Amino acid sequence: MKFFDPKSEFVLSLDGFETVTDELLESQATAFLAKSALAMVEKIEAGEVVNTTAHPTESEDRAVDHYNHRMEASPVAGKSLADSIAQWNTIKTEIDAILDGKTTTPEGKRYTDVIFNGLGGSFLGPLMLVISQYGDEFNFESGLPVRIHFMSNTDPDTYHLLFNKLDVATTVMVSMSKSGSTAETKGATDAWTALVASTGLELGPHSMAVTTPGSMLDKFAQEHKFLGIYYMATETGGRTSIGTAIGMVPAAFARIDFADFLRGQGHMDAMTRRPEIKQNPAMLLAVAIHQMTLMQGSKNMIVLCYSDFLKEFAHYLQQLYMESLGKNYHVDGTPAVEGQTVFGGVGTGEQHAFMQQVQKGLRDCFVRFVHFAKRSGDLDNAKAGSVGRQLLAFIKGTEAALHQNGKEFITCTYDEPTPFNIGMMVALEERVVTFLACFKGINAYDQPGVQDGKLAADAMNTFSKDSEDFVAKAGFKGTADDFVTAQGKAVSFETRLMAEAFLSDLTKNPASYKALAGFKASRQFVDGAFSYSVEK
Ligand SMILES: O=P(O)(O)OC[C@H]1O[C@](O)(CO)[C@@H](O)[C@@H]1O
Repeated sequence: MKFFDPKSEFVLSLDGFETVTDELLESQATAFLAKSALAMVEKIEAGEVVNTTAHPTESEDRAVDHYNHRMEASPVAGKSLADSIAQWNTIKTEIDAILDGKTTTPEGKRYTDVIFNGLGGSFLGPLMLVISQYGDEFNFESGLPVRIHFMSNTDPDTYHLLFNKLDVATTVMVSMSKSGSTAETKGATDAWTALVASTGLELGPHSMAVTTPGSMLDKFAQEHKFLGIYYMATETGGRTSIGTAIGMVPAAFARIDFADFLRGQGHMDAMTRRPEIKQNPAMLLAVAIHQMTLMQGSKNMIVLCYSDFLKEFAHYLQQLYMESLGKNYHVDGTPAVEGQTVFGGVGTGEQHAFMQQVQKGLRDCFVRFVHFAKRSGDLDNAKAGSVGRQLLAFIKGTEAALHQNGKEFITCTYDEPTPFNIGMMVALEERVVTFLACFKGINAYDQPGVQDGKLAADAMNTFSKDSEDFVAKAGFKGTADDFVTAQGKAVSFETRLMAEAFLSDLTKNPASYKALAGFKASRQFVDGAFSYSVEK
């Protein structure tokens, strides 16, 4: 079974996926699933409230607008391809002025470096997009006038390394956060703010923001007169925000044709609205995956991209699928245990990492191949005739071996890594996620599980600060449990975990605990447990 799009030369091949039969695709059950999934797309695109679950802790109760941003039609006022292109043109003009040296620092210097600071969808999409056009050596390959850096996570080693290398006087940090309050992103913004202040420069000319109007980041950016403040809508989910200012600002700095990317998304969306199942590539994919998991239980989706330009694509899909489909409630509030594990990377390398197990070991996965039909150049290779032909041999060899080993695979072939085709790739997977969520009866657009970790991290911060004050009074000697009890708290898994972390960290990183300057912390391992001493 194959699907072909003559306009883009995109090919979806399900030949390696034996659960997809004509009988399945023509069955009443599949017709029913497809109809309800397409009805869901209609509701989403009409701006109805679909991010909703009948469980108090799960529901965001909002519309979901990522498809609207690339639609020719405008069923939701102010949200259409034309609106997005208008925003893109504004962003591009302003950032071109930076790249061309027309907008300079207040001291008249040209900007040399930009840091994109964001997390999750505010990081993975931009990174994936930049690499899809230049490879991961983008600062070397692209010939752009400004060097590009990404900061995600909270890693003091990275902050330290990057901040020490850059010339603050010619660098701009773009903080990107829909909520404007994500702790990791805020932490990096705060560190940048302190660094800029330490040089005596103003923060505004060295900062930009992408966020929602009125967020904490927006207020901060307004107050400090950031060089650029660009907005996205509350209705756009983080993991589907690549089509908004979150993708536009990095694309403008990287001189990527973002309008072409949006048009590619829109082109795929048009195909994935088709009611005929065999003419709808996302429906084919979703039905295939759903049917296999129904028959054989859940399976990991391994995404093998045979292009270095797609180095971050599997990572991008990991958030898109796992944050959307990993749920423990159905939309109607009844319990569910759902998810779709995704991992992968660049095919040729992964062949030598995890493919042994995939080919010969546990039968817990199916494989997605993604590659490009056209090469931008080629080199001689004695074994295969050319390097490109060798790559093709690796793809087809792995597919053949999977078939011989009784493993299922699906292959997507895009013509070449143009922004249009990358837009199509992203839009296809977004639609598959919408369809799968609908088949499973879950809400693809909330992420309450991530909130659990965020709240627990806040609890650790409070514990750590209280503990610092406590130790500063008279030091401490004893085990983690003694430490918890000494502070008048009950010993539990969580308090013991936090006490161990605080005390161990204090022994390794005393400089991080300013109120404890002058104290010496040490620990001893006795009978399988640590005992700590913090004294002047
Ligand atoms: O853009 P924000 O609000 O900083 O959120 C970053 C990420 O955090 C999450 O809310 C939870 O991981 C993601 O959905 C999102 O992409």
